[in-house]
Amino acid sequence: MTISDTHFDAIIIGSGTSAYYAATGLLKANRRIAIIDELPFGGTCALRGCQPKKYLIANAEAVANAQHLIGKGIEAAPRTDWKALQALKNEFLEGRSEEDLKSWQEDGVTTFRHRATLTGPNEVTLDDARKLTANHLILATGSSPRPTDIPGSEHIHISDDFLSLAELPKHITFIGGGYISFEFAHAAIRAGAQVTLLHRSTRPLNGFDPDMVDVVLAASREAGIEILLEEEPVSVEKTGASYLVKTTTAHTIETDFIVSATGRLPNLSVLKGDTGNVAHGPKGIEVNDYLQSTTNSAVYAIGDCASHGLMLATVADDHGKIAARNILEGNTTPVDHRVVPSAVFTIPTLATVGLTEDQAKAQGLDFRIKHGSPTAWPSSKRIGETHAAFKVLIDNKTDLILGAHLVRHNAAEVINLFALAIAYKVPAKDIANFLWAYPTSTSDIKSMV
Ligand SMILES: Cc1cc2nc3c(=O)[nH]c(=O)nc-3n(C[C@H](O)[C@H](O)[C@H](O)COP(=O)(O)OP(=O)(O)OC[C@H]3O[C@@H](n4cnc5c(N)ncnc54)[C@H](O)[C@@H]3O)c2cc1C
Ligand SMILES: NC(=O)c1ccc[n+]([C@@H]2O[C@H](COP(=O)([O-])OP(=O)(O)OC[C@H]3O[C@@H](n4cnc5c(N)ncnc54)[C@H](O)[C@@H]3O)[C@@H](O)[C@H]2O)c1
Repeated sequence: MTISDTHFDAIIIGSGTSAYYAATGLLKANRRIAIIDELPFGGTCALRGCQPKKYLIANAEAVANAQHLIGKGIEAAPRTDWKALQALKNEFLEGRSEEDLKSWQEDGVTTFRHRATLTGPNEVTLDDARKLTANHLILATGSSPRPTDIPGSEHIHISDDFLSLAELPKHITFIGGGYISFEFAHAAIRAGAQVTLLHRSTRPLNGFDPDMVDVVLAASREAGIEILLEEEPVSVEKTGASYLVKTTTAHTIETDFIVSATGRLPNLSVLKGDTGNVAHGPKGIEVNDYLQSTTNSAVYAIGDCASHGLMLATVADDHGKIAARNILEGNTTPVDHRVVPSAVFTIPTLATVGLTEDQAKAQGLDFRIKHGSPTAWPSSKRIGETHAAFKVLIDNKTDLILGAHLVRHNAAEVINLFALAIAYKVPAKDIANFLWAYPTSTSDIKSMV
């Protein structure tokens, strides 16, 4: 290798969704870049997160939609063929990473399939000892599941393992009451497994509106998911082909597969040895509002590994775009994540954007709440939806939407309209008077404001 082979305008470590947007921005400005990943190219969202998960959720929704109409025009619900479902999902994944890699290479990116470590302010060392340098280093190293440290934790799996299960276990236990446990629990129960979910406090799905969470809990329990609150596992023991999970209240759960989803921690293996002068803490790489390291101006950190924003694919994408722009233009664009819609793909879906009721109260805002259950609306009745709710916060002075919280079919789609209304300041009266195509889930929002 010559010096010109080992020096770049920018090196991106990680090839996930944040890296994709950063690289795309830099390539448009003809920058010479390298992307390094120790795993197959593509990252979590495409290969081990959002996309493969949605295959399982789509199947669960098809089954649940039919189940909800049994006796109301449907005679028998379909059953999941887990193997065929996995085959469909794997068909999507097959060759995806190789295609990504090829496409980067065709765009002139130099790619390395290696673990990288920062060994100087502008220097990266690969695990085969090659050294690379760049004017800018973009750390896009994502996150990893929080490890479980209890006796028998070697029997506990992570989300990747659930997504690639060749056979569906008879009974599955999920540890943690967040996004992953709830989504997977809904997918598993509809596919025919028995499911227990353990959550350590009284209220799971932290950060979501408590009234909406109550509806999700009722719907989850009605679907057959056993939800144990104020329960944590203290040990796991193998017994024949199954496992015994003992909990804090001396409960014993006999189960066939255990998944821990107790949050994800920033993946900081790239900073091993701490020789790159990059400050970091438990929330990730410390960055300013421009996503630049607070201690090394050559370094930007984006996506799940940065201590700025939620661990969501959309946030990671935006980080990638912003970092590229700030590298090209010199810190012109701060992160602005006041409006980030998000959804938990349970059945029904839980979705949220903007302020919660508690946050609006804490800010002393003068607002009204439109709150209700749409289960008697035709749009719910015709699909047999018995668990649904909405809560919309509207500023009394400006008539603008402050926050919207939904549990309903299509809530993940509808929340995006509320997000657009918040971001572009569309008053509630304009939403109510708009000619939404009818009858649709979105035309229902007239009745929610
Ligand atoms: C099961 C699951 C479901 C999800 N569903 C959703 C969803 O529906 N919607 C949503 O918005 N978000 C979802 N998320 C979150 C979303 O996937 C992440 O926020 C997003 O993928 C983060 O992207 P990233 O670019 O920061 O990191 P990643 O995509 O994780 O990429 C990081 C890459 O860096 C590489 N790397 C790390 N360290 C090194 C090193 N030292 N050397 C070389 N390479 C290294 C890794 O191998 C990895 O490929 C989900 C996550 C999970 C786990
Ligand atoms: N639909 C989506 O957008 C989506 C889907 C899946 C994952 N994600 C992203 O991935 C992240 C990780 O998902 P997750 O479900 O693992 O995390 P989470 O943060 O959503 O939930 C973690 C849960 O584990 C509990 N917990 C934390 N530490 C614990 C401990 N030591 N013992 C027992 N319980 C503990 C928490 O109280 C919480 O209920 C999410 O925060 C989210 O950012 C997003």
